[in-house]
Amino acid sequence: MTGEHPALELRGLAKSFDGKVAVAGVDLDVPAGSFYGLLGPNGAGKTTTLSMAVGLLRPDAGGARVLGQDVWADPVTAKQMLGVLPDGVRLFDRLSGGELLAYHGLLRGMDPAVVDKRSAELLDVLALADAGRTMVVDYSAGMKKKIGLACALLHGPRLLVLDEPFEAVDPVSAALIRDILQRYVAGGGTVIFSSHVMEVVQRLCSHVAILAGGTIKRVGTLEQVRGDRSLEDVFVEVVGGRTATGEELAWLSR
Ligand SMILES: Nc1ncnc2c1ncn2[C@@H]1O[C@H](COP(=O)(O)OP(=O)(O)OP(=O)(O)O)[C@@H](O)[C@H]1O
Repeated sequence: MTGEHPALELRGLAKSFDGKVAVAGVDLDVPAGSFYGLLGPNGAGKTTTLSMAVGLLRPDAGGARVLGQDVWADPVTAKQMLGVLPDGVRLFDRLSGGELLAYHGLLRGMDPAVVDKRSAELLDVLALADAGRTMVVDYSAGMKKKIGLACALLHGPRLLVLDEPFEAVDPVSAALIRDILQRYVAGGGTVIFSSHVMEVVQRLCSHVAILAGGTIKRVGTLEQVRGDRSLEDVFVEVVGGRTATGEELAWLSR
């Protein structure tokens, strides 16, 4: 049914807040089996785009399909195939990690025995088992990312959409998350994630899109986008930016 479709198709997605354009018509095809990096400076529209892509934020115009299923017309079917790590990881945080996973699994109608087994495995692999009865509200920022990722993985989705999964995560946990995601893609899954970390995107991704000012500026395979340069050089060229002249903040020098 879904074999011939991209894992994620965005068409003409647009959103303004109080008359200010955040996303100005984004078209993007994320091929099934790809590891897709979404880059962009602060305020580029990455979170807004990903939120619209997964049905968390209603677009002003345009639409999104997950493996051919319309996210807004048929949200139940689309969301069954989708695992999401939202921005800021808004979680029901007065629960322990295990309780939060159980809650997510039961909301998705999963068999409680399967939820228990997978939860224990995820908590163990993500080094959260030691947190025991600690409530998620008392987790560190990195632990919250990891429990958010566990919630996204629990039902075995076909597509993972992750907003800055490596933000606030220590190097050991980052390596762990990289391994998990690489195994997930090798096993036939698709990942799209936003990031500011060029090195991670360059190391992991088969495809890259650079978003700035609410529009896609560069898109393609990693090789197509970077050519014979580093991704960082391409990013800085595309996004532009202010170069320090040395005159400013003179009052900081002693
Ligand atoms: N709920 C909101 N209300 C008003 N403005 C918003 C809202 N959400 C986003 N914006 C604005 O939309 C623009 C895009 O924001 P968005 O969070 O999508 O960018 P981003 O690329 O994810 O940035 P960052 O890398 O800093 O997380 C920004 O100008 C932001 O101020």
